[in-house]
Amino acid sequence: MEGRRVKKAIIFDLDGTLIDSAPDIHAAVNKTLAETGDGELDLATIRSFIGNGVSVLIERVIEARGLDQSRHGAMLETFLRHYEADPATLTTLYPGVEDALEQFRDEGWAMGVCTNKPEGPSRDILKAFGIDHFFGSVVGGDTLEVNKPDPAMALAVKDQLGADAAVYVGDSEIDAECAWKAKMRFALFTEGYHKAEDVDDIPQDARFSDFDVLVAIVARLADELR
Ligand SMILES: O=C(O)COP(=O)(O)O
Ligand SMILES: [Mg+2]
Repeated sequence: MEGRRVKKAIIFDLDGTLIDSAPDIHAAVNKTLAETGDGELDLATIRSFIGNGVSVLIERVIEARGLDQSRHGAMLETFLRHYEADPATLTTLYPGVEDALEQFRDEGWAMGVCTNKPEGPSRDILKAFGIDHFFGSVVGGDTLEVNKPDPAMALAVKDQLGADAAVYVGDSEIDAECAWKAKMRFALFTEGYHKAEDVDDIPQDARFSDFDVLVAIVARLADELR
């Protein structure tokens, strides 16, 4: 008797994986700092603060500007007001993302997004780039009680997609840990916002710097899925 076909999914991180969003996050941070005359931070600094969600981002901004953490709540609110008003103007899709998503869809993959960015702006950005229709699930930093690297986020995406197994594609140490804890194969996109000097230091099953090769990588990792 033929066994039931295993439904497989691909789970994508968002910031630094599908989109280069640091320029809009940077702009919203500097608009926030400007409102209270607290200076500004450069793009590379802000890029290095991305990955653990907006609350940690603002903590790091406050620390970098030598401000008081008691201002965190107000600054987070101001940041979100600016970011939600303008989340996609300076943001770009990484080259080859749309073609890869089309190919995965044509191959019948279920796809979802697992991001520490809040769900609202995440969905707005996917829509702004016309790629929202590819994803059967979007879990953001404020969707559950927990954030990545807690595996609950990736497992929620997998469940919402009705998948039995998944390959996780992300850009950072946080994604690597989340995928490992969720028992998913992990493909590392090396052009995003990781912290390690050497990408060999990030646990991974495969890595890529160009979305053109992701299709072949996912096919190989999927063969290992049960
Ligand atoms: O918003 C963040 O800090 C990170 O977002 P990501 O999980 O999509 O990389
Ligand atoms: Mg990321």
